[in-house]
Amino acid sequence: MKNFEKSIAAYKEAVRYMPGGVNSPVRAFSNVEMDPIFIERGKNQYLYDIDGNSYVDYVLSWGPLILGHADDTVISALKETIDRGTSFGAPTLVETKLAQTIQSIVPSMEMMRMVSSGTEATMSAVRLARGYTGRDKIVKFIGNYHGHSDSLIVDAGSGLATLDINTSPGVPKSITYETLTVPYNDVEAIQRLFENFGDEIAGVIVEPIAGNMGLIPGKKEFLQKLRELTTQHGSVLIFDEVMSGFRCDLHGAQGLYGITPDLTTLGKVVGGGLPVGVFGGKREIMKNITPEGSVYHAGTLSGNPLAMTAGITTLTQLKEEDYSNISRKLDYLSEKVQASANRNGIPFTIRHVGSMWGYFFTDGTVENFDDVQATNKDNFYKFFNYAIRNGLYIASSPFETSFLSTKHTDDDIEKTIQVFSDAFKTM
Ligand SMILES: Cc1ncc(COP(=O)(O)O)c(C=O)c1O
Ligand SMILES: NCC(=O)CCC(=O)O
Repeated sequence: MKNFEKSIAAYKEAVRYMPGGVNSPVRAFSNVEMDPIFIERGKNQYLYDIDGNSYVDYVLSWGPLILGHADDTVISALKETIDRGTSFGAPTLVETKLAQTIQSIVPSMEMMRMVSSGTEATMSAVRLARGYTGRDKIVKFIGNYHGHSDSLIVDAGSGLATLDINTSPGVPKSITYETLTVPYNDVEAIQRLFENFGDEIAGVIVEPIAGNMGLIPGKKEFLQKLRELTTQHGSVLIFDEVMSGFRCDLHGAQGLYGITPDLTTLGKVVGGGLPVGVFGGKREIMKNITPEGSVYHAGTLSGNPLAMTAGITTLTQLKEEDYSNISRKLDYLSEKVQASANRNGIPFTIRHVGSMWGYFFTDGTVENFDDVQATNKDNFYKFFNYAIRNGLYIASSPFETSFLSTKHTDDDIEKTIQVFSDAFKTM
């Protein structure tokens, strides 16, 4: 059993200075009845804490580190870049290079803007959809999470779902009034919404593969319906691929499903572990951004050279990657873990898309937020406690997704299957 003494002391100190001792609530291990673990370093698929414990990491900084921690190529590119300075607030060649690299992988992004987080990317995409259409209403889906901007923390997943809140004090009602929410994967509900409000809807934002209420892939007919309705009503379709981008497939969910949105938002993997978000899409829409157009967007550190370098180096390596290797490992993991749950009589469902994976303690179907709410969360938290004490660093909430990196080995997978099996026996 692991000793967490130094992390416990570090957390006592941290809570004096930061609310909950953290800089993002999902790190606080709410609900899992232990203090968060303080990290000392990471290398490839492994994480090392300040007490000297090591973990096979399936959080990977909540998604970005598809090449694992401190990938040698990314680190050496960063070292070379940092000697020339860290930020200029003026154009650099690396910004165009990252844009070209992204476009070669996600061709629907005819033009784009770099920002510093996924939140900024989705916030700016929503403003652009409103500015472009001259309409105010935005549609989002219950349990999807698009960062913490005012318009989008309505019926949201991730930390809000973990903490059991559906929006936040401080967001004016007049703003959330313009955000319409409907159940995910519900073709009839979205059809009805468009019948009632169609011509007032500026845009629809969706996680095409939802990863913030556990992992729930969008159904193809649902995403096709969104494409059809937005086209019909002159609304902007925004695929929020902050999580799914370069993860479910090199070309994101839009590549996987063959459905092209008007705008796409990216984050996480696109920054290779440094702070990057991107929004982009049709030239006709993007040219409305300042200074070409009048929809305002800016950022002191947008397009930061270190962040661009990490992104370019990561994406360039991913272009050479065979994603089926990742899928094969998760196919095997899923098959073995599911079989073990069945043998132990534990209601359980495990799934993955590309390098995103997740599980629910239920044997029912899980297609939307209500379905997740009906799963057995006590078992989830019991499993988490067992896993972390036995060397797996894994998403700490049923409203999150776990990830795999290109560095995880067959041995890591075998160890992980064993931890699941042993944990099931204790339940
Ligand atoms: C789909 C999605 N959109 C947006 C965000 C917000 O990104 P960030 O945390 O970088 O602001 C996240 C994750 O946090 C996300 O998963
Ligand atoms: N799935 C949710 C996130 O990735 C968010 C991470 C954070 O807010 O720290």
